[in-house]
Amino acid sequence: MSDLLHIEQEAEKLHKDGHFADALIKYTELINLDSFNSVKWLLERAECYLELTNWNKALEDGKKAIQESQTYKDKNTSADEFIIRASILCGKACSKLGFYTEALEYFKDGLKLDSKNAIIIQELKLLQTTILNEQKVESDTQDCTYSAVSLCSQAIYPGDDQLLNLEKEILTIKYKILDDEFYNRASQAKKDVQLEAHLVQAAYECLIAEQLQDSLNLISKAVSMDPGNVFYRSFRAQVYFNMKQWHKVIQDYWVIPKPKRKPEVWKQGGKALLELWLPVLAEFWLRKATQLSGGNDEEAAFLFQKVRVRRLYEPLTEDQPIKVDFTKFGRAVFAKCDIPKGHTVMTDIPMVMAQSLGSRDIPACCNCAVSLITPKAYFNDKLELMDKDQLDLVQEYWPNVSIEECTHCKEEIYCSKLCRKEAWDTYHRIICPSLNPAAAKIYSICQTKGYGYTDDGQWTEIWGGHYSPMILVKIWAIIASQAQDMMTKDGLTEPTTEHWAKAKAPFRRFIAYGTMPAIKRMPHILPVFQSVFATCGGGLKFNITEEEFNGRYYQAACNLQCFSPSITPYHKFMDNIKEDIRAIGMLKYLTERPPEAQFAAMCPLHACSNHSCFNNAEVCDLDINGRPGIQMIAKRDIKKEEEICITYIDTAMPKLLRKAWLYKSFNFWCSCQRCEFEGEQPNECTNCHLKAQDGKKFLACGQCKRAWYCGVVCQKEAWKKGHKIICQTDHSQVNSPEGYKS
Ligand SMILES: C[S@@+](CC[C@H](N)C(=O)[O-])C[C@H]1O[C@@H](n2cnc3c(N)ncnc32)[C@H](O)[C@@H]1O
Repeated sequence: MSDLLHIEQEAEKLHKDGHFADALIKYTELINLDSFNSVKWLLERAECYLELTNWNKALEDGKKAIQESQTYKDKNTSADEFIIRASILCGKACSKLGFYTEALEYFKDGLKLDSKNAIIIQELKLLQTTILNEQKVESDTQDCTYSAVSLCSQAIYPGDDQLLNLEKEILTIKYKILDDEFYNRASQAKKDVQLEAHLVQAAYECLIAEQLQDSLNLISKAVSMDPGNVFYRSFRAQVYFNMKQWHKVIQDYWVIPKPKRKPEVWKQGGKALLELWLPVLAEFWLRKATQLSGGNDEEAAFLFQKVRVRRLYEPLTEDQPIKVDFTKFGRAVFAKCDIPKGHTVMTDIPMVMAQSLGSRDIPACCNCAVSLITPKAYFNDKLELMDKDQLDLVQEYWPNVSIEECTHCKEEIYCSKLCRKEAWDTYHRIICPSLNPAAAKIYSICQTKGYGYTDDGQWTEIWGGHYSPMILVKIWAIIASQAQDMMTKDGLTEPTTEHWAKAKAPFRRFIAYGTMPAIKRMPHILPVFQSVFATCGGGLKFNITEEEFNGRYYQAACNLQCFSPSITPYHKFMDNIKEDIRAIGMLKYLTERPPEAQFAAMCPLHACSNHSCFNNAEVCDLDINGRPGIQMIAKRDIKKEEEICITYIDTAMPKLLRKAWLYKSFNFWCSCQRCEFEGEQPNECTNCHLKAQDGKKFLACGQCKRAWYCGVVCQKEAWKKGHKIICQTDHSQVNSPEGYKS
């Protein structure tokens, strides 16, 4: 008997007898000795790891088995079978690790190859039950009311001190508001306490009766008799406020010395400054109101965020039919005018993007995502089969694809010299391995789809995120290069705290939420990031702390959107040849669309769009002036002032699962119209919540089968109240590459 056969029999026996630890040693021997069957042994070893509750190792083996099966798919007739088995193993391991989204994706991958696989269907049910149970415990214990305000910072934006002075100048020059009037006038005035009391009383009565001008005249008399009286000033400011004379409001508040200004004064002043659109001053006053109220004045805190959001997003939405506003769910997008179905709601340009690890072999510009598919890459061996006419067509009509490599490191390719320069200026000079040798490791980890050697020489999965680690590296490189530019401009050798703050500021736009610190999921990646930024281009140091890593990881996870270049050289070729008669002979070579390069991007406007399971807009790829980007299209007619929502999940799922996924991945309970008018279980009336007796089920809505009613009365009532609107089947499915869900 050969050695191999002997080990195989031993392994199988140990496995069968439940000696998993010993069996896995034998399987490891087989993996090393029998490379021809390595996938099979990897799968067996993964089974043992699962039995030993070593979920991470099981996942690692399962992933390797998938990778190897895919690589040799053409040569191996059992490849699909192996992939299905590996998907089940990975799904189970992820589920145990609490990575539910990933588990779902593995099971879905398995179902793509065998849609009736009983084990997968069983596992999916189990997964569903786990999530729902967990969610139930959490919904019982967790307060689901979401306070967007408490999540948002009131930190001063870098550079605001200068803007504040500018706005103060506007107050002085344009509105003639002066600081010193209070004391000067206070000292000169004559007092008559009785008359003043009478005036104030009369002014108050007029104010109540909404006789504002009379109220103003009376209180102004009191002010002239005692200009230093804080109460009179505040009273008159209120009258001006009701008269919408905003700068006069500020004039009266302005002369009250700061220590005497009550929280209410700061808040009303903030509102008036908001009306005058002096946003930095408005923020300053509203921040004071919030602070002095000990954080209890929710209105002031809310208004603060409204000002901030408006000042940050107005410049981005000037030419678009949308605006960004602050709501109880944080920033949200609203229609500025009616937007008909099918029309563009917004276009958005990525602030940072990176190609997905899975599509890394498909050539695309690292800077702008333009597809760089050449005839050779698309037609491959078929080029040799073509006759002269066909080759001429390719020569004539396939757009010229010029691929520019980084001249130093060859790790990045670009569509033009311009992109190469832009990439160099904005991020690549910080991470080009020619200047920063440590960065070579990041490129190599991307090349090997997240795998690499740990410091103690183990080949393992270093990066386990859904998106490319290059997203984080690019964010840090963009920040570092900005800080470096500012430092150089100021003639310094190190960036100041202010430089760093300014460089980080644009990324403050993105919310970050995560349940488990990223470092726990992938402990080996942080040292790699740290070494890349310990001495980046030009000797700059950027300390990537654990906190910085965890925060940025979820910032990307919560905000990324997948996209692909919508117009590729292939599309242009197809368009170019359509009027050439010779194209008919070409058709047999044009049977497949080229594989698409997939990118994930953080886009500032898209990141403000909230979720709804009854979304009125959908995200699509778009070419913006020759550069790939994204757009949102109205899914139905949208009315002026209506909130524009996209979907973060596959809304074809039933309500309970949608709820669970949204809670798990984004930390909110969805309360959209669809969730309100769809039921959860057949044993509960969706309208009146009556429970069916003795395990019976109520009748489902005949059309959507997603609501159950105890009788016709409830059905009719629910239909009228809102079920009618959401009773449809074309709900959005988010198809994301590599299991990534935005
Ligand atoms: C990409 S952000 C969307 C914009 C977000 N409101 C903000 O201020 O940044 C995603 C986050 O918005 C919040 N969110 C989105 N849709 C929501 C909804 N329907 N209900 C409650 N919160 C929602 C959740 O906190 C989620 O993690």
